[in-house]
Amino acid sequence: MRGFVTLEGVRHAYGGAGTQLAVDNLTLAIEKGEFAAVVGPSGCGKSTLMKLATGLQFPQNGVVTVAGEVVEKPVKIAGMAFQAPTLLPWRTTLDNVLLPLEIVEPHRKRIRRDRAAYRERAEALLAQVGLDGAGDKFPWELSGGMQMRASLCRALVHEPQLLMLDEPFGALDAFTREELWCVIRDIHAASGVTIILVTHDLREAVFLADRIFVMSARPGHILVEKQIDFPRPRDLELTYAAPFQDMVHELRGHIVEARK
Ligand SMILES: Nc1ncnc2c1ncn2[C@@H]1O[C@H](COP(=O)(O)OP(=O)(O)OP(=O)(O)O)[C@@H](O)[C@H]1O
Repeated sequence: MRGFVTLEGVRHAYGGAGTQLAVDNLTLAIEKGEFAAVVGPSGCGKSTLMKLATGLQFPQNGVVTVAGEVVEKPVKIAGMAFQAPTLLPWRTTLDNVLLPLEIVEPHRKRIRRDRAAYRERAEALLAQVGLDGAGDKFPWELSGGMQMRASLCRALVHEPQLLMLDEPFGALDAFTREELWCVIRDIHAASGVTIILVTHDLREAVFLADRIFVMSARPGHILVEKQIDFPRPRDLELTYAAPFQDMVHELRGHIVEARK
């Protein structure tokens, strides 16, 4: 199977063989540079897909590959951001962004010597997401939206080839969420990073993704795959256009079916 991220015939149960399956016969392939979104009913295995693709869980059956290699340990070329920004309260925003570099090789070896260059990179990322000058602030001095921006910088600081976003904007108000859609859109356009986004928000999926995968109810597998051909760069105005709303409506229908 070809693709930058592939799952082929994947079966997984958290309790091991003989326990209830989380995903079964889960098969999909995501191309390099693609922006993929995964939607589906609650508990269908979306987060499990993310854990399998990043080597935080391993399948009982089937194969997962990233960048042509079978996933057998945590995937170093991936960055991740979740619904809770989970910034460390005793570190400044900048030091939170630098954290992965203190853990992930080859940066870990270099960070002491090259700290100034790494700081510069982190500051450039903060500026890119609209947080210039906020590096010295502590997380509790930032709004929820600002914390999520910082968490995105932390996911990107080691220049991952794959960015995994699991409900990253779920806890934010509608306006902040839409601002962050634009931040992610611009990061994707500028860096060409491959992105997999898990979301409950179908407008978010249609606005951001090149392709949307709809999962079945548990045990999850892919029911429908939709190519989203709205031209880029996409503007928020698009979300009010009839073809956009038709697509959201169609996806909603698939999820209603999947829940049955
Ligand atoms: N650590 C775990 N131990 C046991 N079961 C788990 C564990 N994590 C998830 N599950 C179960 O596996 C199934 C899939 O979970 P997963 O979190 O992947 O679903 P999801 O689609 O991301 O859910 P949601 O949309 O509610 O966030 C769920 O039914 C869940 O209860």
